[in-house]
Amino acid sequence: MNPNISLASASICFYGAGSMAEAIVRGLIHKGVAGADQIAMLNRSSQERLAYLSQTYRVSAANEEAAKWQHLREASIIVLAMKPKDAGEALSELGPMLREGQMIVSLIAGLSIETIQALLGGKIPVARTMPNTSCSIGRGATGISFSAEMSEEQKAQVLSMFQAVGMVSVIPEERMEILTGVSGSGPAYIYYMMEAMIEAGVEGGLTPEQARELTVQTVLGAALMMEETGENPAKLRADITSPNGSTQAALEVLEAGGFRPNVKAAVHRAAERSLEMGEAVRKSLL
Ligand SMILES: NC(=O)C1=CN([C@@H]2O[C@H](COP(=O)(O)OP(=O)(O)OC[C@H]3O[C@@H](n4cnc5c(N)ncnc54)[C@H](OP(=O)(O)O)[C@@H]3O)[C@@H](O)[C@H]2O)C=CC1
Ligand SMILES: O=C(O)[C@@H]1CCC=N1
Repeated sequence: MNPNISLASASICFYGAGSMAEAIVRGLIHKGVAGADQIAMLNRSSQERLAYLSQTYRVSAANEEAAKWQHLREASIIVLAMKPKDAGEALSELGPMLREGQMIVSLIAGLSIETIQALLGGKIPVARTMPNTSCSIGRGATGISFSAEMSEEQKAQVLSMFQAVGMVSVIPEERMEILTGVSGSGPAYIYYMMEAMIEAGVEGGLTPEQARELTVQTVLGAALMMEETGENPAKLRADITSPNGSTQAALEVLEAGGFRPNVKAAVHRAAERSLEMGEAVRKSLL
């Protein structure tokens, strides 16, 4: 299916207008997959934020009650883009307003399809997704699980939406937490490492601009090497590591500091935290 066709008739309402909603909207508009006239964005309180979004992307943006409910009722796709802690209240309010034919796309970390449907008060079609902020430049990585109620056309629309802003992996819902640890939170680990590389470069006498530019190109080049060669990262690492050379010396420092087990523990902890956040919302239902 041509992704550009299947979203043409959709109206998309982002319920929550923070950084992740903006990343997806920027990507959709930049790629021409959805027009600004198809998109509405809602938040809870920040008028300044809405003014910025409507000026920057020409989308409809609102938080007053009447406009908010009108956007939510008219949308064929409602994207849940608030923090997990705000989901309970927002979804309980939304449930009674839903009409036949609408679908829910959740970006919310940890919140299961079952909990979303329980909060909405019915077996509404739900796509649970976990994107990342690189969607804003069309280089996102998104995991998606569909509820049994989703029609083939609805699934195709959700796939179009996220394929427009990067790569997509459809996975069983029980893998969503570990995917969150790898690719949802993942960009933050890479940025953290880049911060450290830039700092070290500057400490060694590079200008901040030089350190930044060299670090960016190094990370970009390494990612593209993996993508384009299809090689195992261990092989690519070995190619750089001359016996008793500078890379070996550096890797020994990383190993002594527990780099690999620490990165693995970080991914697993993100997955565990995601489950905890979902559980906290589920418990609020009881
Ligand atoms: N940031 C990321 O990298 C990723 C985030 N996610 C998920 O995306 C979701 C949003 O995260 P993020 O964009 O970072 O969060 P932000 O804090 O940037 O944005 C949250 C938005 O939700 C709005 N909001 C909260 N409660 C309500 C409500 N009752 N009605 C309407 N709007 C409401 C806020 O409005 P106001 O500011 O006015 O209160 C704000 O616009 C989270 O659930 C997160 O788990 C998923 C993948 C990656
Ligand atoms: O930190 C969070 O909870 C969200 C989910 C993945 C990225 N950000």
